[in-house]
Amino acid sequence: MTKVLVIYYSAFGHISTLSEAIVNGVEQVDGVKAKRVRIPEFKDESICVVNQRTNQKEEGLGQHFKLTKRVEDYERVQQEQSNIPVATMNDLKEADGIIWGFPTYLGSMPAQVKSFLDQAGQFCTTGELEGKPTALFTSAGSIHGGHEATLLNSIVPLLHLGLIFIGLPYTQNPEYLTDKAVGCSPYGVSTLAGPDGSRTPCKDELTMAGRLGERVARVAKAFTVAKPFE
Ligand SMILES: Cc1cc2nc3c(=O)[nH]c(=O)nc-3n(C[C@H](O)[C@H](O)[C@H](O)COP(=O)(O)O)c2cc1C
Repeated sequence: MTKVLVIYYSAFGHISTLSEAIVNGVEQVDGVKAKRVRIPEFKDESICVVNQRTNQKEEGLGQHFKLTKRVEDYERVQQEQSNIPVATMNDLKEADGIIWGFPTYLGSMPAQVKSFLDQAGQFCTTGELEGKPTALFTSAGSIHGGHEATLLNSIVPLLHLGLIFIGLPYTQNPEYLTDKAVGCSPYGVSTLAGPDGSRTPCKDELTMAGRLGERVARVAKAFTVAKPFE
C-alpha cells in the first residue's frame, strides 16, 4: 500500500476544507491510502490571530477583517480539528508522498509551518525524505495577497529536503484559465478566503485540489514500484 501524507495548518478552516478534497483525490488511485495530519499550533501567547483581538481595534482597515468574529471562527475551527492527529516527524518518514497545505501569511508560510519544517531539517543529512513526490496548497485573503508567492517560496525548503515537486498543469486544470476570482495556478492549489474570511473554497478549486491529490498519489505509487532512486 502506498501512503500519501496530507499535512496542513489551518486557522479558519479554508485549508482544512481543501485538505479533505485532496484526501479524496489521493484515494481515487487504487492501492494508495491518504493520512491527514495537522501541524501543531503554537502556545497561546504566540498565536497571531489571538493576539490581533487584544492588540487591534475594529476601525479603519481593521473593519474589513472583522477581528472579533475571526477569533470566534478560529476557536471553533480549532475545536472541529481536534480529532485530526497532530503531525510527527515519523509521519514524514513513513509517507511515500507528502502534500503540504497552509494559509498565506505575509506572502509566505505561517511560522507554525516553518517551525515544523525546521525540525524536519534533520532529514537533510539522513536523506530519509529524498525522492518522495510533494506538492503544495494555500489560501489567501485577497486575489493579489500572495498565494502564488507563497507556493513559489515554499518550494525552497522542500527542495532542501530532497522532495520532488509536483505542480498543477494547465491542460488538466482548465478551470484556472479564467478571468474570474478563482485560485490555483501551475504552482499548486489555492483558494481565496476574502478579507474577512467569509468566502469558502469554490467547486472549481475543490475539483483542482482533488486532481492534485490524485497526481501526487499516481507518482508516489509509481515510485514505490519502480524505486527510481535506489
Ligand atoms: C498573520 C496573518 C497574515 C496574513 N497575511 C496575508 C497575506 O499576506 N496575504 C493575504 O492575502 N492574506 C493574508 N492573511 C489572510 C489569510 O491568508 C487567511 O486568513 C487564510 O488564507 C485563511 O486560511 P485558513 O482558513 O485555512 O486559516 C493573513 C492572515 C494572518 C492571520
